[in-house]
Amino acid sequence: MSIASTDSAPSAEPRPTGDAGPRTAVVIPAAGRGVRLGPGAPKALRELGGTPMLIHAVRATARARTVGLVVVVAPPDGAWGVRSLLDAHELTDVAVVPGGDTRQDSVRRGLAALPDTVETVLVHDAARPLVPHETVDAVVAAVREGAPAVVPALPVADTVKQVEPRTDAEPEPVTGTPDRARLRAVQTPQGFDREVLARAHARLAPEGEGATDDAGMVERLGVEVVVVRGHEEAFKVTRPLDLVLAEAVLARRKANVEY
Ligand SMILES: Nc1ccn([C@@H]2O[C@H](COP(=O)(O)OP(=O)(O)OP(=O)(O)O)[C@@H](O)[C@H]2O)c(=O)n1
Ligand SMILES: C[C@](O)(CO)[C@H](O)COP(=O)(O)O
Repeated sequence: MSIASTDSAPSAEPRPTGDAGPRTAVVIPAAGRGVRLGPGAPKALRELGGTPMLIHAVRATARARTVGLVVVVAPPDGAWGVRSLLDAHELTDVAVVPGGDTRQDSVRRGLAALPDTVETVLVHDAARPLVPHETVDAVVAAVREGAPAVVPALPVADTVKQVEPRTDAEPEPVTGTPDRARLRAVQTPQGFDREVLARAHARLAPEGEGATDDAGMVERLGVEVVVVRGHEEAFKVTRPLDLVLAEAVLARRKANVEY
């Protein structure tokens, strides 16, 4: 795959593609509006350090030595624009398909576009533009070692309360305090044996509505999901403050500043 430029050093090993076709593919759902980020272009096209978030996300995953194919799921009415954007950033090998109304629908459309050679599928949010390639490779390695479904995640820093949700401004009654030591905040890329993920999306198309991640759909099949350590820089840009943090992380990377 062609990668125009990098924010960190690419892995040294050669990319494992050949005449047989790619074994590992990344589906990047990028069709969301980004309502929580506020008015503006679709979130994946908003800029970070002068470059659209989607381009960061594609480069971050394509840079991982294990990845042979990237498929971007574009806003339904914006596939041509995304194609042009990728070409302009010399990412001509990246495939583009139009997305759907929900994240789940968008991922399903990306899966349908994969060639038969693909055995391992990663699903990575365009909204997590700064994931380090080491995290991507760690997820792929865990799948190739035999785990059917792998999620990167971090321990939860805050104490979490379960509540009786209220839609008005009234205080919400607390119904419990889960043991924090058993909680993990889940990130992407999530990695899967292709057959398992395809089965989850095929079987759970109607009743899977409401699933906020792909691993959650696989759990509903009764298939085991395991967690590997995620990375602080793989956070999701969801609200305006996340964009401020992402700009700061990018600036530190460019200046080679450690935390
Ligand atoms: N119909 C949708 C909805 C979401 N996504 C993608 O799923 C990822 C995670 O979603 P999120 O960050 O919640 O994005 P949005 O749905 O855009 O955010 P919001 O809920 O604030 O509108 C994003 O890369 C987003 O583009 C998608 O491909 N198709
Ligand atoms: C897939 C995900 O990024 C894992 O944390 C998350 O569940 C997406 O949820 P959101 O509702 O789109 O924020």
